[in-house]
Amino acid sequence: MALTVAVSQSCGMCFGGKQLRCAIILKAGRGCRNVLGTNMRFSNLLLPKIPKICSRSKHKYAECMLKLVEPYDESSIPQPKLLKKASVVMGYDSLNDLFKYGRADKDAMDDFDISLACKRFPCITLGSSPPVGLYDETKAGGSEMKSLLADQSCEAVVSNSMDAELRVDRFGLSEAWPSLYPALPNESSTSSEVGSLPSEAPIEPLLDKCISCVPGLSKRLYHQLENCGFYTLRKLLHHFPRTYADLQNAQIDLDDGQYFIFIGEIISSRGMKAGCSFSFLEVIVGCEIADTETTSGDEVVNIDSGQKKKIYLHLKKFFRGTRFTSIPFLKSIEGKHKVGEFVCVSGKVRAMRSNNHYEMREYNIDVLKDEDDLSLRAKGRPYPIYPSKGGLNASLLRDTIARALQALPANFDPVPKEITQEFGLLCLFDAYMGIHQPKHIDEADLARKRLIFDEFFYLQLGRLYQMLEGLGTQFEKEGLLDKYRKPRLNAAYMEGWSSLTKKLLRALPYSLTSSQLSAISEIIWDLKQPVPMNRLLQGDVGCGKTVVAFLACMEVIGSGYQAAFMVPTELLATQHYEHLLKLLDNMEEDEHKPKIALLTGSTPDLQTGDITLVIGTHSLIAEKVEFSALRLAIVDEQQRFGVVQRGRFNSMAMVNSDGSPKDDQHMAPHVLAMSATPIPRTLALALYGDMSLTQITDLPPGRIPIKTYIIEGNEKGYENVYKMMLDELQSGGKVYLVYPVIEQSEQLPQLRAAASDLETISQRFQDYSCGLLHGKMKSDEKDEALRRFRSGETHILLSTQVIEIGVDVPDASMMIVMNAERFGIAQLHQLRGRVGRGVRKSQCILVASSTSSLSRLKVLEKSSDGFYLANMDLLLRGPGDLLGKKQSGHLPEFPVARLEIDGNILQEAHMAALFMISDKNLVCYMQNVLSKSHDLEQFPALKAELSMRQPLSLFGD
Ligand SMILES: Nc1ncnc2c1ncn2[C@@H]1O[C@H](COP(=O)(O)OP(=O)(O)OP(=O)(O)O)[C@@H](O)[C@H]1O
Repeated sequence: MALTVAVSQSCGMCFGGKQLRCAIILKAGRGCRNVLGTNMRFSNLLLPKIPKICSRSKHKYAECMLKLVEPYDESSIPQPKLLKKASVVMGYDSLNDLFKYGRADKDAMDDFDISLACKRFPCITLGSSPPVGLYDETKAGGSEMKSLLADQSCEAVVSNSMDAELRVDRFGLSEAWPSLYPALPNESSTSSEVGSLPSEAPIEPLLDKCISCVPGLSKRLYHQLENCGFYTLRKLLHHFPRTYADLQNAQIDLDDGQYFIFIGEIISSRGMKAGCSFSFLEVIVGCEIADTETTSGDEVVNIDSGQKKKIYLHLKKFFRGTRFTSIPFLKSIEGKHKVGEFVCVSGKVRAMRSNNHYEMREYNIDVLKDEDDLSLRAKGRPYPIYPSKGGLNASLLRDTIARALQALPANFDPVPKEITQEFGLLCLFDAYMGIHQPKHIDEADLARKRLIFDEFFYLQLGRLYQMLEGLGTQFEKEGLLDKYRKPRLNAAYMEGWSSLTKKLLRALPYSLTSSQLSAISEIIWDLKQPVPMNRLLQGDVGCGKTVVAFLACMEVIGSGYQAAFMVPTELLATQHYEHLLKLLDNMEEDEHKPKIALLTGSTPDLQTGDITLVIGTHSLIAEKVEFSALRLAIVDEQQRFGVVQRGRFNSMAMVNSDGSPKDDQHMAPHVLAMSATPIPRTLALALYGDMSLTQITDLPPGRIPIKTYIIEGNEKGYENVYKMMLDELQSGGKVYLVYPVIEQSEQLPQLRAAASDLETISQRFQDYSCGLLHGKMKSDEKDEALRRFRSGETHILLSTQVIEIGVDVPDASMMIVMNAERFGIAQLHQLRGRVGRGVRKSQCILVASSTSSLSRLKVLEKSSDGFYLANMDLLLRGPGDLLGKKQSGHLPEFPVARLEIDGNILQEAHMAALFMISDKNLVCYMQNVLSKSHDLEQFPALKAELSMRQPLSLFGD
């Protein structure tokens, strides 16, 4: 919203200006005489006058203000609200600032320094454009103040200005991301009549208009709303009903405090003064309802045939403030309701003292026009119940929102019609009407769907947009969009693979499963594109993602580039390193084998290009690590790294160490993120909407399902567990014992601890050797512990959850998790995935400390499908919780949507977002319009809406 700051170029003092000046001088003088004497009444009286005066006259408001404070020293400047506001309008932080710098500024410049205002309001641009006028001189009459200033108060000007400042570039993104940010509207686009909106959606997001455009808003209410954070139409319209009262048709008993709906006739309407600053409106509506006293309780009451009785509803609205007690005001409010009109009234009833009289203070009243209307309305219309906010009660909010709805033009919708039609969505106007004033509960439901769609749609669109913005050239952008245009590749396509990739494939001791094969095909196809890949490889525990990633590395190495493999723990880095070394050993021909390195304490020299693959932890993205030709970065366990860390790879290799850009050969590396946690697709989309998704959906053949037992950890339970453990060891198996903590603590004595249990377990299983593995051990100790377990030197490994991710000991066949209730479902599934990775039949025993926690764990007994379990976890715990505290920071907040249940809408929104940026054959129209327009130029309203909605969540952390 462009702000038009009040700086007129002419300096005529007219009646209004003089009046104002005198008043301020008087006020300021008083302030000098009596520092404490801030005459609020006077100030309050004066405050609203300013804009009116300003609108009538063309005086140099700002300059005058400066002159006014000149006679006072800094210490003696009175601080009434008015002067403070005035100084803010002038671009100073406070009155003291105005006083201090204002004079200096004035000395330097003859006129009021508009640049100060510009500093304050960055949306004002100076240059060759004509000076920005606070008063719109182009308007009819030439003296009417433009847009916001025409609002009722000076405070509105200030708050709007601040608001505009905040909104225009809240996040300083317009520079970083110019094409997403629409050019600021020019003066003509901002002018709108107060209290009404243009019928066509302007470029400026309509929803971000100041609430001053809501018709009939009193000044007091305006301030109240602002204080509660309702600065814009959007804020107001997005204050959604908490629920809808199931409006019972009032043909039954009227119980106090219940919500009812009635049809009746207005009998009287009176505005009454009840004190010097207190008045109220009372509308009495007479209705006929079934007389339950004359009908038996079990009978279905039919009002048309049965006994009726007349009841009287007293609808009351209260007004506080002297101006609400004036006769004209009272006449005007009572005139709004005409005696004899048929109305539909809904709201909460309370019995009054006299029989058959009920009071309603929270109500909706609609005039019924004809018979049809009458019968329609009588059918239980849902009654929205709003949450109150910051002292504003629900009925006041309902009322204000209803008025805000009037300010919306009926054709208003930034999302193109083709999209809404394609996905069967209401238009935005109908959605707001439907959510706030549904005629039927289905309408509210449809409205909810549309609003959820928008939440997801803008998120997805923003993320895709960000991805496009990250690409430098048009060529790269086209390349990326091409990916969406081209049909999926045939999984069997292999001719194009490098010979190194094929050699590793042959060296594998097994053949790839079909989904591993299609995953690697998809990835390799991406790797050959001139655009950096940004792909998420997702698959259940042990499905064989690592080998897919190794093959992808071979592909870039085979083409003469380097690859980096980033994993969350050193333990895993070592494991991958050793695993790959072994596979390379198996590879035919010795020459041209890639040289791989493990990035531990010391950094290997990657500049020479000698080392072609480096495996390490997040130290890989440390500043000092320099690659000569990094082409692919694998980020294993994507969730463990933040978006920023992943993004580090995106920005790598674009520039040399001296900051100069590298040549075209050195585009940003492809990024392949892997997630072993089978995040439900919904979550994956919400989190990684900017990434292409590849899923491995099958497990390597020959895997025997892991048998899971849930056992209560009492004495008998443990005896059983130890017995099962002994059986397993005797039959040649290896056992993981997983503990929630390393050492026993006094605070949580009920928790079994790995280190503390080592002795007990060693005692109990004397014929078998035990090992210990936990996060506090040194790196080489951890590697050694795991090596001994893998080689079979130890049979029992007591460990904490360090083994949760990626640890691969194929012949480990039993896992026992102590205090299993301390772990989440998804986490337990991950842990369980450490067994059953080979051909041996495996078991997992979850020992729960209490009976109450048994039922939650039962779900693991029933299913071993990671995606199902992740969905269950999502439902049980909610998305933020599922991802852990740190990760949930990446999750955007959705006011209406619930990721757990609205996944299908998210998928649609994702599709729709793709349509918007790349031409899809689904919608011909889109093909024509959008193929050339992935910067959404054709959709200014959509683009503007996107810029207002999404900046924060786009950047994840
Ligand atoms: N196609 C296959 N056939 C048989 N075994 C396979 C196949 N692919 C992978 N494996 C083996 O399955 C085990 C698990 O594979 P890998 O470690 O790659 O899985 P992952 O998906 O990365 O597991 P995690 O999610 O636990 O990190 C490994 O021992 C690997 O050698």
